Amino acid sequence: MWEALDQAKQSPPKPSNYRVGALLVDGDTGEVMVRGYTLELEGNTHAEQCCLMKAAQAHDLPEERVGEVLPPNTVLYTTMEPCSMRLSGNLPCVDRIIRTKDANGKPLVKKVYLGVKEPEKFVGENKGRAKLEEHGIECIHIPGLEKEILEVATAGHEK
Ligand SMILES: Nc1nc(=O)c(N)c(NC[C@H](O)[C@H](O)[C@H](O)COP(=O)(O)O)[nH]1
Ligand SMILES: [Zn+2]
Repeated sequence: MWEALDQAKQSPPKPSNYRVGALLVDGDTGEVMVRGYTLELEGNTHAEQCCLMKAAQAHDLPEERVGEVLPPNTVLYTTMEPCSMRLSGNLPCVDRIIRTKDANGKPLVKKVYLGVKEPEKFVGENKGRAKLEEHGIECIHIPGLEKEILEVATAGHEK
């Protein structure tokens, strides 16, 4: 989770979102395959979205087909739980994760390790984890970095 936090620190502070870092990791080897952070790619992009887009772009594929080129036991580390609703109206990361299938037609991402739940500042309670679990994607909270993660995430917010 430290490495995901390092990614979040690269995100430009903004009052209307959180600075989040994410990694796509090979669940069998532990190798970090893709790193990403909020607003890394142009447009109003989220960290998890950037990971999926970067991996897809590296293989000239659209984001939703990235499961064709990543190992079936792919896991996601994200400092903040994936969004299930976005004020901008963009496709939430929970939906992006669920729609990305592996070669066997199952969701590519098998586990989501998250550092903190999303605070209820922008969209009320984030119900994304239940939706991920419904699709067989296990969500696991990794405790211990909550303070640092939230400090980084809200750095662009008015004090
Ligand atoms: N997990 C996660 N990764 C991110 O990279 C990010 N920025 C958020 N932030 C969640 C927050 O709810 C939304 O940022 C606001 O709802 C505004 O929505 P936009 O980001 O403008 O689409 N959450
Ligand atoms: Zn998101």
